[in-house]
Amino acid sequence: MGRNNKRGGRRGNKPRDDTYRTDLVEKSMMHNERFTTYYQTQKIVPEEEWDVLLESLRTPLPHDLPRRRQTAQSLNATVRDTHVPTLSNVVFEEQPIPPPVQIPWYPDGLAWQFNVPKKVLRKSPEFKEFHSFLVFETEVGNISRQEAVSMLPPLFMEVEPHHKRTHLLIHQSARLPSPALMVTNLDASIYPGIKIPININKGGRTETLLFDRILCDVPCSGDGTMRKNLGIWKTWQPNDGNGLHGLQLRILQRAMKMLAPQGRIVYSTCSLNPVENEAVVACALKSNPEFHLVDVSAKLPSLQRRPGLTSWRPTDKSIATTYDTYDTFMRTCTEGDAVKAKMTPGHWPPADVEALNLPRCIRIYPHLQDTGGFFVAVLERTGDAVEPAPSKKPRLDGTGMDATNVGVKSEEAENVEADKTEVKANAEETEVKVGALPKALLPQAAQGKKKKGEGGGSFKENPYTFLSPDDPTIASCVERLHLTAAFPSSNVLVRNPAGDAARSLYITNALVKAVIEANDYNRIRLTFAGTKVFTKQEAGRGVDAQFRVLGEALPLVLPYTDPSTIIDADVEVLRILVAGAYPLCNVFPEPFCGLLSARPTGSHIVRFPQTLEGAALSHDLILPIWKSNVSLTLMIDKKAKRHHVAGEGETLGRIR
Ligand SMILES: C[S@@+](CC[C@H](N)C(=O)[O-])C[C@H]1O[C@@H](n2cnc3c(N)ncnc32)[C@H](O)[C@@H]1O
Repeated sequence: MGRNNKRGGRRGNKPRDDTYRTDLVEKSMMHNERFTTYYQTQKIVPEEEWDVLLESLRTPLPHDLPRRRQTAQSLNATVRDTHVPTLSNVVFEEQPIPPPVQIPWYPDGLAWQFNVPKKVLRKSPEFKEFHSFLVFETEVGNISRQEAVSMLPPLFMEVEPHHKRTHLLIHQSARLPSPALMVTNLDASIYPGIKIPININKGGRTETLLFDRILCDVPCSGDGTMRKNLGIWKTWQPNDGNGLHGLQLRILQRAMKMLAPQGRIVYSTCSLNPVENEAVVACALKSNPEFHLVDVSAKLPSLQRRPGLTSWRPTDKSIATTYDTYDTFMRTCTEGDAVKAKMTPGHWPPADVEALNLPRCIRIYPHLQDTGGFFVAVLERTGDAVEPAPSKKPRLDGTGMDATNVGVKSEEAENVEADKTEVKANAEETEVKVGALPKALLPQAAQGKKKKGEGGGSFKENPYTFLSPDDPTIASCVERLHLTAAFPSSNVLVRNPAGDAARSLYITNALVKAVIEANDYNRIRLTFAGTKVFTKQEAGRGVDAQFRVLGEALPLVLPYTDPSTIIDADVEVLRILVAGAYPLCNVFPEPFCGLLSARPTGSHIVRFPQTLEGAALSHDLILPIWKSNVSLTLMIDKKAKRHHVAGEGETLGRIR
């Protein structure tokens, strides 16, 4: 939208359609005197750069697409070799439209950016096709649309294969299934100690779970997102950030307490305000002197950045004056006003600010690489860095099913600490604006009720019940799906009040199982754990209801599947399967038809080799099927089937 529109606007042309007109109206509203005065005073950029920064903030943000998973390379090749050439010479309403470009600092060139008006996406045939490709690949989980700078925090986490993958949220877990996933819904500033048996395979005495990596992507005023959140232009005022400083600090301090030795914290905001950024980091470092800021200047060398600030001057709502110290501020107002303004000494740079290495923080400004504004700080414990990881680290076998040990801390010490933090935080919380935090997440003091040691509130989730490994339902899944003896049957759980294997079976790794068994799931507000692998298929007449493996869980189940039980098929079989909902068993060509008739009714797995003639497959295609008495069904969702037929999907390949 931005560049084309800007060009049109400069030439004084009458806007051609509503899209353009809306942009122009919005631009005239992108002004806030308080914002300008405040940030010019903070000197976040040299004076001569200010106008460029401001102009960039007024320009709509490009679309950004990070890619993921194993298909990333082949998808990337498709964008680079097919779509970019097609989109390279597009002219729409006499204006050249630039093709997508790779984000220079994103590893392996796996993230792309493009900047076109919605109207072009809808009406230009070339972009329309590209758009449809993006929509489909997003739906099936191969790409995500995200603001470029929001991709930064995970890149600075340096997550290793043995770390827990807790950054995934529930809705993404369906797209990226992981048995190592746990989602808790808690106030991060008072995150409770999570108990973990010292020997997770045996149970017994517990200690407190410590985390290898913690991302504190904290609630913030969000003024770095003004390019897309236009409402902030109207409402911005310095107390937005002032009021969040306390909560941000408590979240970071709690993370410091929960970090394992050799661990790493990434603190990030999408705010430009030093009160929410450097001031929070400075306070946290001062209260936890065993931590330091990590120099990450060599990481992502193509990312243009500016160092963290070492001086800033907070102000209150009045904006007219900024104050060089807390004491100066206090002299100008009554104590009541100061409390109302939510100012503390920690809002100002500490006297020994130079000792904290704040320039190691990263400031991202919109005009540097056409992104949103962002802030990142990487923190570790001093002395941790060179220590090799203890041999206790969990072993992973590629499926994420096995995690044998984790960092721990004396249970008693940690619980006392967590309790203290909780009481203190609850006392303060009533004075703190908690941004977008849902009410159910508010500390209970703020909700007007306090039930110590329990999740309480509106938390209503079904329990997590692990089935006995010799449960008849699991035994039947193992038998019917031809799973090997190595399948971790003892890690299978169900989610219903009776604890019955009624509908869906989930699987976790050993660590997640140990956590669930050692903690009250209500207290830790456990919202989701593991990943769904099997679901009950109500079969037709004469066939017993049985469990089938879910398509998205196949990568987890395949390592435990007897390879000789996977049925090989050809392109004609694929064509029939995607064309009809319930093709009859006898319409399939040989040898598939014969192989199929030798199989019992129920869940099976079929493989279309990458070398399949008549299809463009980027890898072997392995899919779940369901055989009933008379017909066969491909167990993938309708959209995937439709795109497969239309030849738009990259994931499944295309039938020529
Ligand atoms: C910057 S966003 C994080 C976005 C997230 N990284 C993602 O990719 O979806 C901050 C989030 O913190 C949540 N939040 C606000 N107060 C919180 C608190 N006290 N504890 C935990 N989360 C909180 C907000 O609801 C918001 O979703």
